Formats: sequence, structure tokens, C-alpha cells
Amino acid sequence: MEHSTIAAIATAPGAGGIAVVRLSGPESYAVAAKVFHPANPAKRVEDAKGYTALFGHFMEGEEAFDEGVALFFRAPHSYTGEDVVELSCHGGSAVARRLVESCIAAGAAPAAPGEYTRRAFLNGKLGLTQAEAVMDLISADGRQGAALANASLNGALAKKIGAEKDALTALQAHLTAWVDFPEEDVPALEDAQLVSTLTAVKGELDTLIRNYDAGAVLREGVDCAIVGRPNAGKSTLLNLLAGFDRAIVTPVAGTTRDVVEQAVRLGDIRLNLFDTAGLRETEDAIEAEGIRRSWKKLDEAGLILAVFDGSEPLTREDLALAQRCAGRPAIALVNKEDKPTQFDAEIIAGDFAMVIPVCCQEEGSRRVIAAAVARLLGTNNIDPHAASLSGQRQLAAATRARDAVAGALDAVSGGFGLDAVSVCVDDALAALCDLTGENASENVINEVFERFCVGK
Ligand SMILES: Nc1nc2c(c(=O)[nH]1)N(C=O)[C@@H](CNc1ccc(C(=O)N[C@@H](CCC(=O)O)C(=O)O)cc1)CN2
Ligand SMILES: Nc1nc2c(ncn2[C@@H]2O[C@H](COP(=O)(O)OP(=O)(O)OP(=O)(O)O)[C@@H](O)[C@H]2O)c(=O)[nH]1
Ligand SMILES: [Mg+2]
Repeated sequence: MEHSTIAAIATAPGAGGIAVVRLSGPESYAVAAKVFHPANPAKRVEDAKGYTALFGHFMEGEEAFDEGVALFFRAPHSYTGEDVVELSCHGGSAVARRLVESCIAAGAAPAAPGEYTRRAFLNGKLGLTQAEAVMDLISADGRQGAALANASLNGALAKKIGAEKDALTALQAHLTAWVDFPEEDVPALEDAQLVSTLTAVKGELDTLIRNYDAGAVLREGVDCAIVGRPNAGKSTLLNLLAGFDRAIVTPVAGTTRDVVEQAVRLGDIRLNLFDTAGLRETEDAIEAEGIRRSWKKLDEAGLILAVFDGSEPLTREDLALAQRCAGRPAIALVNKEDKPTQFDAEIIAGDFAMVIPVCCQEEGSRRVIAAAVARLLGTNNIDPHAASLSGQRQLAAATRARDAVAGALDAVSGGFGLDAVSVCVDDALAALCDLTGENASENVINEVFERFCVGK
């Protein structure tokens, strides 16, 4: 249990209708009484019941500098599980900052990043995966990403991991009894039963791990490089996806020299688009530098849209590009579908996950491209209400658990004996406990809350 009382602005910085300063800790009511005077002289802050509000004035010493509302929560019925008072003042940073300063003068300590949610976790209000979901929810900018975070906040992941842990714990109890007391009358586990439990647990973990990348795309978006030879229609594609004239388009080959960035929302996914200089051999030093940057973007991107000019025969540059895309998350867009086709798409098909004819001058192609991107990145298969893993920490723990269960299965099929199986199941259980944050070390907890902002 923390003994300090903390204060911070809970709302986003900048101009806004209302700003909220939040107090949490045993002295919240005492601090609030100094900085907030109820307008009704019959009311006292110290007597306010939980889930009630009072109107009044915010004070610095004897000076009232704003009017506003105080909202009261009584431990343990609050976000943090401690006494909490929320002070709503007028928006804009100046008033809210002055209010925090008054709270600190009245005895509160400035809150560290994530400290409210850390206290909620330490007081048992939230599990570790739920605390992480709070962070994801705050930073989500799309409906689907926010839905995934909300499912985790509601405990979807914690519940799923709990169920797998229960299955392994039951198995382990049986294994331990059998290993420790072989002479007693513990019925030996049938291999078939052992294998079916382990296989089921492994299957659930495999699904979570398989969906990780798609979930990350929904939560965080993806960097997308638009590449291809000059005049293929890359900038036209950028403008189509952006919905406005972002980049210069001309019939001159070599129009785009520098990388042009634009974030767009395509269906459920935020794409950070990078339109690049057309790829070709050149003597021009400026263009050459642009092309070097094009290749670099291609190598770094989480998604590649390779644009080909379908109205012309395939060239050496096209082939070089296709080869560079092999094994990458890349879609070939064969552009200028409105003109007679000269392009032999068969030759590059093997290097791409998909080859799609489009006309980047036509709005209809946007939908076709959106569907292809969702299919390639797997976001169309994600159930936003289902359990999902978020962040490297969760992924690493789930992978360790899955590998340990796979090890247990190998031990069974290799006939290594039940104690070998038991060791693997122990490892799997430890990894699942790490994932949910039971027995989480100070380091792990610090790592999780470091990513938070002040006031959360
Ligand atoms: N004004 C305000 N709005 C907010 C928050 C907040 O801290 N303050 N939250 C901050 O992120 C989120 C909501 N989180 C909250 C979680 C629990 C409790 C709470 O009072 N829990 C009690 C009562 C539960 C019940 O009645 O069933 C409890 O846990 O005992 C409040 C807010 C979003 N909206
Ligand atoms: N007919 C037809 N013309 C297109 C289509 N898409 C683009 N164009 C034309 O192709 C030319 C080149 O388009 P851009 O978008 O500038 O091509 P780019 O790939 O960005 O070219 P660089 O910046 O030079 O590398 C322009 O004249 C476009 O109007 C299409 O689908 N059909
Ligand atoms: Mg261009």
C-alpha cells in the first residue's frame, strides 16, 4: 500500500472545455479541503460521501482563481482503490497547472507516469494485462484497435490465460502424484489424455501468437512503402488513398524525388504511407539519392505496395523490384487497368503475396486495395471481442509457454517419462504466470508502467 497522496492533470494537454486534476491517496480529502471550497457553506469536503459531487471554488491560499466541480470517491471504491478526489476546472493548461501547484502546496506529491494505474494494479483493481490494456486504449486511434484493448481491459486475455493455466495445473497435480508416489494407487495418466490436454493448450496459445501481428497492426497501424519504377502511378495511388491531392502527379518520369509521407485510414487500419522516387538507373545525383531512400523505405516497411505500369511491358527494373519483394508482405498493383494490358503479371506472381489489377485514377480501386491489405495483414480475421496479446512482453511470455508445452508433447512422444513432462509443464505454468503478472517482479512492473503518461 502506498502512503503518499499524488496529484496530476488527468486530461490531455492543450485547450479544452474542462480539465481534471486527480488526487489519490490517504490525504486526498485533506488536500482537496485546502484547495477547494464548496459554494454551499453547509457542505464540508471531509464529509463528502463517495460518488457525490460538489460545486465550489479552487483556491490558492485565500485567492479563488476558478470555479468548478469536485467528484468524490471513497476507498476502496475508486479507480486506484484509494481515496480519490477529482477536481474539474476550466480547460486550458494554465488553470489546471495552477490547481496542481495548489495541491502540491497543500501536501500532495506530483504523480509519476502511470502511477494511478500502478496503484490500481498494486491494490488488486486491475491485472497486469488489464493495466497494459488501459495504455493501449488511451493510444488507440481506430475503432478496431480500441475494441481489442477494451476486450483486454474487460479481462478477455486474463480469462483465456487463466483457463489454460487451470488445465495445466490439473494435469500437473496428476503428474506430481504419479511421479512422487508411483507405488500408490494413483492411476497412470493415459498418454492419449495427456496428449489431448497439452495439444488443446498449445492450440490456444498458437492462435494467440498467430494473431499477434494483426492485432498490432490494428492497434498501432503499419508503415507502408509505395514503390515502383517512374511513371507507374505511385503518387496517383498515394492521392487515391489519401483522398486529396497530396503529391505532385505528372506524365514526366521522375516527378517524385523525395519521400512523401501521409497517414491515411484504410478500412480498420492506419497506414503510414511513404510515396517514393521511381526506381531506375540514373546519372542524376539528386534522383539517385531519392532512389536510395526508396529502397530503404522498402526494406523498413511493414507493408509494401509495389506499383507496376500495366500498359507497358515488364522491364528489368520491374524484375529487380519483384525480387526485392520476395518473402516480404508485398502486394503487386498492376496499374492503368483502363488501358490495354502489355504487362505479363505471371512473371512476377511468385514474388508477391497477391497480384491485383487496379486503376489508381478510379475511386473503386481504393476498396479493392483495402480488402487486399486487410487479407494480407490478417486483420479481417480478428474478432475484436476475443482475447489478444499486446506488446513484446506478452508475446514473449506466451511464446515461452507455447514452446514449453510443445516440449512436454515431445517428451511424451519421445517416451522420456512423466517427470520430464512435468518439468516442461512447470515451465509453461511459470511463463503463463509471468504473462498475467502473478508474481511479477518489480522490474517487470516498472517496465509496464514506464510506457504510461503522467496522469494515467
Ligand atoms: N471521472 C472519471 N472517469 C473515468 C475514470 C476516472 O478515473 N475518473 N477512469 C480512469 O481510468 C475510467 C473509468 N475507470 C474507473 C474504474 C473503477 C472506478 C470505481 O469507482 N470502481 C469502484 C466501483 C465499482 C462498482 O460500482 O461496481 C470499485 O472498484 O470498487 C471508477 C472509474 C474512465 N472514466
Ligand atoms: N491511364 C492511366 N494513367 C494513370 C493511371 N495512374 C496514373 N496515371 C498517369 O501516369 C502518370 C504518372 O503518374 P504518377 O502518379 O506521377 O507516377 P509515379 O509513379 O508517382 O511517377 P514518379 O514520381 O515519376 O516516379 C501520370 O500522367 C498519371 O496521370 C491509371 O490508372 N490510368
Ligand atoms: Mg511520383
